[in-house]
Amino acid sequence: MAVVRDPSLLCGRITGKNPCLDLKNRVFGAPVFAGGFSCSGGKLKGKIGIGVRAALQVGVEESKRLRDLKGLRGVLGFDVVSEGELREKGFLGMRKTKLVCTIGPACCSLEDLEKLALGGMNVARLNMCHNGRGWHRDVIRKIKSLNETKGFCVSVMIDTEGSQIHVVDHGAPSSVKAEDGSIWLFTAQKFEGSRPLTVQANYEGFSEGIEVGDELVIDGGMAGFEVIEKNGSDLRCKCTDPGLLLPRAKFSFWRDGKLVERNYELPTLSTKDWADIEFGISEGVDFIAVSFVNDSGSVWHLKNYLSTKSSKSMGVLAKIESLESLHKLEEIVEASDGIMVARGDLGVEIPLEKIPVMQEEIVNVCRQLNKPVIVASQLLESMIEYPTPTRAEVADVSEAVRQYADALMLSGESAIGLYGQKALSVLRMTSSRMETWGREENQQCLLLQHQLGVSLPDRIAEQICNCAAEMANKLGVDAIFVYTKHGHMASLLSRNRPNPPIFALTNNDDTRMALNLQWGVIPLLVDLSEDMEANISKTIDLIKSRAMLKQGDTILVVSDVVPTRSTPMAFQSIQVKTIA
Ligand SMILES: Nc1ncnc2c1ncn2[C@@H]1O[C@H](COP(=O)(O)OP(=O)(O)O)[C@@H](O)[C@H]1O
Ligand SMILES: C=C(OP(=O)(O)O)C(=O)O
Ligand SMILES: [K+]
Ligand SMILES: [Mg+2]
Repeated sequence: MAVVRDPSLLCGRITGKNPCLDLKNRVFGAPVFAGGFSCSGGKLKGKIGIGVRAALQVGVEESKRLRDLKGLRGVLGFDVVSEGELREKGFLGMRKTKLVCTIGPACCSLEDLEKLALGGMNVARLNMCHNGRGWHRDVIRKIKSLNETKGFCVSVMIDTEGSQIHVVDHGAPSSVKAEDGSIWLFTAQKFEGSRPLTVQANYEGFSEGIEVGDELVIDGGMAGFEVIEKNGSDLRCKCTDPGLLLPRAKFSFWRDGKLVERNYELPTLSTKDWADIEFGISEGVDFIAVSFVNDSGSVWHLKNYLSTKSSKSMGVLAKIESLESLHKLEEIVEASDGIMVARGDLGVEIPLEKIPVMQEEIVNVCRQLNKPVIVASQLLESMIEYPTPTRAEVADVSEAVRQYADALMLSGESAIGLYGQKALSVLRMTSSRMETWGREENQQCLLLQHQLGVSLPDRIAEQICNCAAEMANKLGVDAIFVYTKHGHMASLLSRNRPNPPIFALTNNDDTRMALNLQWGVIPLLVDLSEDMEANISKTIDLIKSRAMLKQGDTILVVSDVVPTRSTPMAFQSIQVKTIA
């Protein structure tokens, strides 16, 4: 959203038959003028508008890069998948929940990536824990080339490895069984080859603060041990809960039913993570997901770093996967551009039965603070091996959609699974079904919306979007169009989870790629002139010319005009247009 520098100059304008005269005083305490009904060129049957004008300083217009992109992507940067979905299912049938796929050896060929893109992948995630940078570079370039040549709009996310204590060797190439009563040595000492009943940890401080009698839990419950002896940093443990040790298994220690919280001096961003971030900058990725964020400091640090190092704006996503991050949830959400509910590692640090409630809380906090949220890990885990999900998995996916998460993520299902494309189609179909149910039951009415904005301009933008979403639902419009430079207005609309799809028209490619993670938003890249009315007519004409808008369709248009020399006023408006 545009930054209003002088809110005292705010005034309102109402055009057409607008019932909202009580905007006066209540919204911004400034005079409201009723203007005339206007109808442009006979193309639009009816138009109702509410406008808020604010005096602003002239902003800098960007556009050369856009012109270059325009040549490549056509006049209207409408991605082929959304376009196909609109043609097939109509506006209301367009999917709202976004889909993230982890790319791994099972889906890294150009053909596989294209199939995932066609299947609705909005964001490709690269987990920097695995494989080398050369491999990741190759995948990123393939995705970018598919976007350019085939008209997809898939954003790229890298996910840092982070500093986590895990197994580096457990005596076998894959999984190894821990039998009831067996005695194991857990050590940080490096040794060559594998030793039976010995587990090597990656960090010498792994047993700091641990006492005899503590419980050692593997991967949140894969196996459990009791510490029976401590010798230096080595722990001798007896298996009390037989199970499996997997490669890179994670440890947690418990005492009296509570996690033993320890303050390791491990940085959230390690030297390797910084090198991976440099790599991400040089490859122009759209998002960086930071593993094991514990407070907002590391997020601010990275954001500041990126703002000085990269001209491209990249979203910083914080992964909520530690007990500590739950204690500082709000400050982390406020600092970040989005959140991932990383249920895999979260389940190592909190009892599994607490995860559903925590997930719901994180999703709610994110919507309140207007940050996109991804629900991740084990959504369709059984599909790594089987061609159909369990009923419980479908119920879990449905629950995340019912909670109005912005996005769902596949991990091993796509990275190493046998049925990655099918898993993606299960996510797609399950989310569409749940979204339809939500609309039929008017579920979005139950969403509480706390006031977010503090400054007057922010409150105006928020109210415009809240009202626009309510109008769109009550009037049953076919689509919402929002003109947005940095995506703020689009996200404020998305926050209300309205029934119609939100077409976010932007002339900024970074904004377009960032909006890929937001619920219900279909980002379009367009050339925007300074004349907003001309922009609106042009966009409508373009969409009409591709037979995607037809006579009688009604759209609600929200615009947020950045001031320029010729139009030195910011202008935020809601208009309802019926296509003639
Ligand atoms: N780039 C990759 N190369 C090889 N294997 C990968 C890659 N990305 C993911 N995987 C595999 O997919 C599994 C699930 O992915 P993910 O959840 O991202 O990782 P992890 O299980 O390590 O947290 C990983 O355990 C790993 O086996
Ligand atoms: C998504 C997660 O992180 P990663 O796969 O990188 O461990 C998780 O822990 O759930
Ligand atoms: K990771
Ligand atoms: Mg994790």
